[in-house]
Amino acid sequence: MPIHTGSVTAAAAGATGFNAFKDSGPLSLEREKEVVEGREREGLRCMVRQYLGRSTRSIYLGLAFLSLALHLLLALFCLSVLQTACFLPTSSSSSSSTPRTDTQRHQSNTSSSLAASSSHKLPTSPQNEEHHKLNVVLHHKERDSLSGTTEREKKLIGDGKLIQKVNGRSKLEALFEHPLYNLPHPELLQEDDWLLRVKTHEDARETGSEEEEKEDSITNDSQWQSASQEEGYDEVDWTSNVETHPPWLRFHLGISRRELYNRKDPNLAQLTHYLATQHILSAVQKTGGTQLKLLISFSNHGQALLKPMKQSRDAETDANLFYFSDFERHNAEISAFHLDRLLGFNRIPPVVGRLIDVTTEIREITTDHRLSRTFFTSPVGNVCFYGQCEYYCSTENPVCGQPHALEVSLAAMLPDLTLAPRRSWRSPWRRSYSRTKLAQWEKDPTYCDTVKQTLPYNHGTRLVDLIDMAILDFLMSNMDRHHYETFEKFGNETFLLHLDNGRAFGRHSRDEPSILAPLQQCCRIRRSTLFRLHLLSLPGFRLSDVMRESLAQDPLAGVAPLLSELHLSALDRRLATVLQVVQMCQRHHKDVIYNDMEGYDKEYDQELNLEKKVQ
Ligand SMILES: Nc1ncnc2c1ncn2[C@@H]1O[C@H](COP(=O)(O)OP(=O)(O)OP(=O)(O)O)[C@@H](O)[C@H]1O
Ligand SMILES: [Mn+2]
Repeated sequence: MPIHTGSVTAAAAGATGFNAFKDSGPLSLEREKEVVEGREREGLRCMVRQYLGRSTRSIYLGLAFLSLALHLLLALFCLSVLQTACFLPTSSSSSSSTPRTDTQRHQSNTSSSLAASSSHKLPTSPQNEEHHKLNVVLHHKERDSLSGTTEREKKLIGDGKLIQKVNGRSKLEALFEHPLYNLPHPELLQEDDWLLRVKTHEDARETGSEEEEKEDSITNDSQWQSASQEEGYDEVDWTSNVETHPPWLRFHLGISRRELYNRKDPNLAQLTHYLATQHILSAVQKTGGTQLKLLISFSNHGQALLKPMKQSRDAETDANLFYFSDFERHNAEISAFHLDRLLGFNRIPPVVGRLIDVTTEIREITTDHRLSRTFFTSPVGNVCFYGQCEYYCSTENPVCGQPHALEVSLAAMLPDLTLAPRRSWRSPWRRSYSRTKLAQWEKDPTYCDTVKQTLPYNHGTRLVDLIDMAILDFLMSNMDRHHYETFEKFGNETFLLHLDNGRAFGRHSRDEPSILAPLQQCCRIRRSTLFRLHLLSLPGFRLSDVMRESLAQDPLAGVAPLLSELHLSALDRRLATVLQVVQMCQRHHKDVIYNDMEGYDKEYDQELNLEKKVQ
């Protein structure tokens, strides 16, 4: 700042001085007029001196104002940065260092609900390169200074709107403190309840080299290997001690049969911070799927799936477009993660927004020639690229920086398929993906009866899991759920991964009732899901309010709200529709509620005051 003030001062003084002397102009040389002219000159000099005196004073005054303004700006800027509930919880979770017998992996009570996705927010600013650079620098500097963010600062969100607090708690805090979000669960004691584990020394001695090879592949991410050499990557010195693990590894080690992450795990905040700030080492196109996406690698071997911003946040999908022609939205990926978490599902990998520099963080570092070939500068000077993919990868559909800054979503990558294979399941309610054909479920009102008798939907929680997913998709209007995945290791007794949410939140003015078909046709719902939906419909926890608050924690919320108010209120409207459908079901069917709350204590009833509503 002093440098700027200094240079501004010099420039201002120079410009004023130049004008003053120019005003004094050359005088005539005629002798007779010399005296007069001499007097005039004298007068002029006096005027110049006076003028200079005055102008010097005004320069000083101006400078004082300028410096005052700059300080004010700086203060405002700092305040806007400090608004985020941004802190890095201490890395010491109560996790056991031998996660195999780990029943306390996630039992940290140090993190508040806000910690779960808190990250650094960018100040409200045009997306230009200077701001971006500034932000990147800030990301690193804030790290320590913001670790003790105060309550007051936590209240401030987005565009300076205050989050309402009741009894000192925000709605989001109150929601996550509610018993429904802290239900007792049976402990996960079995080894096969956890996706991965760290091998202890004893294991290493007992087992043969085959398993060692497998372990080694943690660092040798073969499926996503880029053409680049391993240059720039940190040496791996992780041990069985969790303290030595980078956040992405802790995320992988925390995946259980029940959920993808534990909302209370302090590592979640570290992971989102990591994704939002870590230096990008490589960027290559990720194959598979239909739209352009990049695989990002970080120096400590972490990876993320990048989806770029392709359209403005408020653009409503053209009503004449089929859902399968819709572009993906980076903000939909981010918002879906938040919504899933608010519903208590925890089935979407953490996603965070980030403002990246297309030139230095993609173009200049990529070793993917198919990608680098597609870079160009647009007529208005923005750096654009389009990559190679099945659809929309053409000059007519470019991804463009402004001129270099680009908003993207970064999703934490799941463990490599060689370590943790996944099964992809075709959704029974999959759409036909044809302009003319209807899917079976659209023609047959008794379709669910068949599904209910078919494996794996005839057993365990699979059907109600699918209905949970339909509710999530209806709320965010995602028609693109053709498949879902599960981790092979957990067999059929596990949660469903809700991957690929890029086509959600396309239209706020319309709801798509057909997305709710699984609920409508099967008339079955988890008790815990229904209770939470009721809770989210109450004014004290209103879904749109907690969603607004949750999204405000994302770094990109500083640029603009991730979802417009219209999208937020659509969530409330759709939530009411879901509850109406359940009510209809209860009127006409028995056995609507799947009781997944065996350990549910009746003493919650009064507090929730929901039992009457849902019975
Ligand atoms: N966070 C993640 N970690 C690991 N793999 C992922 C992750 N997200 C998605 N994938 C995998 O990458 C594949 C493609 O991703 P995604 O579905 O988001 O792309 P897409 O182009 O939108 O696909 P589609 O066109 O089929 O809708 C997914 O099917 C999934 O298997
Ligand atoms: Mn997709």
